[in-house]
Amino acid sequence: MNPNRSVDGQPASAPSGAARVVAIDGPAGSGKSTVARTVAGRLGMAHLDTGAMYRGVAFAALEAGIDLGDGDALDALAERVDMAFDGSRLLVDGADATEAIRGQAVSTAVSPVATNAGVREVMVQRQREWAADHDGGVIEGRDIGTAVFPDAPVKVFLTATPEERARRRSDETDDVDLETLAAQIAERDERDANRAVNPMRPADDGVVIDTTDLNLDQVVDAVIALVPWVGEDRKSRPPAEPEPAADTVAEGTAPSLPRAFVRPAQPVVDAPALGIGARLGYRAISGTSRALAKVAYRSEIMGKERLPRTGPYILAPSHRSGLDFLLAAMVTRRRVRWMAKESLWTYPALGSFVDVMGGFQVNRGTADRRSLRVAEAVLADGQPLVVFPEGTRRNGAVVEGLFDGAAWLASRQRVPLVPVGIAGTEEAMSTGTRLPRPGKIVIWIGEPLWPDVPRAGRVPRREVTAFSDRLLPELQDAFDRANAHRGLTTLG
Ligand SMILES: Nc1ncnc2c1ncn2[C@@H]1O[C@H](COP(=O)(O)OP(=O)(O)O)[C@@H](O)[C@H]1O
Ligand SMILES: Nc1ccn([C@@H]2O[C@H](COP(=O)(O)OP(=O)(O)O)[C@@H](O)[C@H]2O)c(=O)n1
Repeated sequence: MNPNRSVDGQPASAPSGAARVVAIDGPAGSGKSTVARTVAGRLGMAHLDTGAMYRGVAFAALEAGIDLGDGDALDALAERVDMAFDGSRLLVDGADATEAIRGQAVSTAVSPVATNAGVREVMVQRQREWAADHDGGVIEGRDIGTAVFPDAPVKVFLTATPEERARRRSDETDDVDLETLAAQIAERDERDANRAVNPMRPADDGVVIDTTDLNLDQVVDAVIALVPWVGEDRKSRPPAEPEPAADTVAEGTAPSLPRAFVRPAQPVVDAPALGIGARLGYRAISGTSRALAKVAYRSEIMGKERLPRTGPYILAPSHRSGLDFLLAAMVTRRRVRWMAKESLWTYPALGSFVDVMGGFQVNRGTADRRSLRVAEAVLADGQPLVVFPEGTRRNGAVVEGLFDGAAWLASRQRVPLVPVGIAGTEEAMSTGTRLPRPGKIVIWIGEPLWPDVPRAGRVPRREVTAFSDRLLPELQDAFDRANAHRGLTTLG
């Protein structure tokens, strides 16, 4: 359903329509309009493109020959201009501006117009009034979840790489070449993200969806899975378009593929930076250790196909030896990061090595709060992370007494835990041994386990414990299989 009402009007009072707002923000070309339109259609809700409103003001300013640097003139224009949506067409002071607002002139003028505080104030008022009139709606823009409707129950921030966004835009037009489009988009992103009033950023309690490698249906399904009243709505009013498959709408259950691309936007500290040594040396060292492990330990890695190909995840290996760090890193060619105890840095050479391998410091024993925040940042940044759930090196064939750190991190960041059994390292180099002995090493990668938590919001403590309980038998299984395979191949 599309709005067919004027967005002009008297200053709005409290944003009473917020109860049913689906806020979709993000940079140009991330898919906001296409996704918002489709979600609105599927949910039988109204859709508001607030970018079109700012474009409408820019259009009116160009028509009136207003100097874009004249803030007072723009404020006054925003107050008096009449904008109305007629289906998908935008009327500005009665004239059809639908095509013109997508043209080059308006695209260049819109962001200086939108940085103007007075213009924004008027637009925000009209957007709130529109939502009150429509009992909510799917509203897209740059500041909907952060400034216009900070209480919206659904806040999504769509992203995609700048290259992909420019490519999408260039597929839509023959008038401008890819480089020019990429430069224009980069300039708009920069201005939108850095302006003083309501800059573009994900809401702290929202969800970020990276649409780079997703198709429209996957993004739409991921958004609809976040809408709390979907079940209710489907009982009471039929959707405007054919019913989506049942698994795409149940709350908290999402189709498996998009999960890797959806992450909570809760604030985390910056991911620990990688030093120059790590950036240059990691490949060389991991390549060498891979080759050495093959020759000296006839190492075998089983189940690589089960590893997620993209996105963040936690490798949760068994831990029987100091060699396990290197071996865990070998399961993927992607750079992994890992939590390393502080004491490793007391030996400068070892400390440098750990740096190069992507290690970052944590306090010994159960991971402390700050370390967990840093680890969260690594995952939020999309990097795979190694966390040994047994906490410290253990002996023997039994996996027991898991710490909750790995499950907590996976639940908070909504990423999978991958159980990894590493067999043979205790024999090769157990605690107290200085030099490794040759032998056979087998690494078994188990099925990734997803946390059973809602897509956004708090993670109940009991869910974390339950997740650790779920990991334990799977890690034991991976370790058993690795040990069994090692036994078989050693005998054979
Ligand atoms: N995964 C996707 N999600 C949404 N749109 C996509 C996706 N992949 C490609 N597109 C295309 O990208 C283009 C730009 O999307 P649009 O909705 O205009 O973005 P925005 O409103 O964020 O600028 C559209 O042509 C759309 O069909
Ligand atoms: N809520 C909003 C929506 C758009 N805008 C501005 O309006 C411009 C046009 O928005 P849009 O969504 O139509 O255009 P694209 O940049 O996605 O092509 C953006 O570049 C922003 O500068 C804004 O500041 N706040």
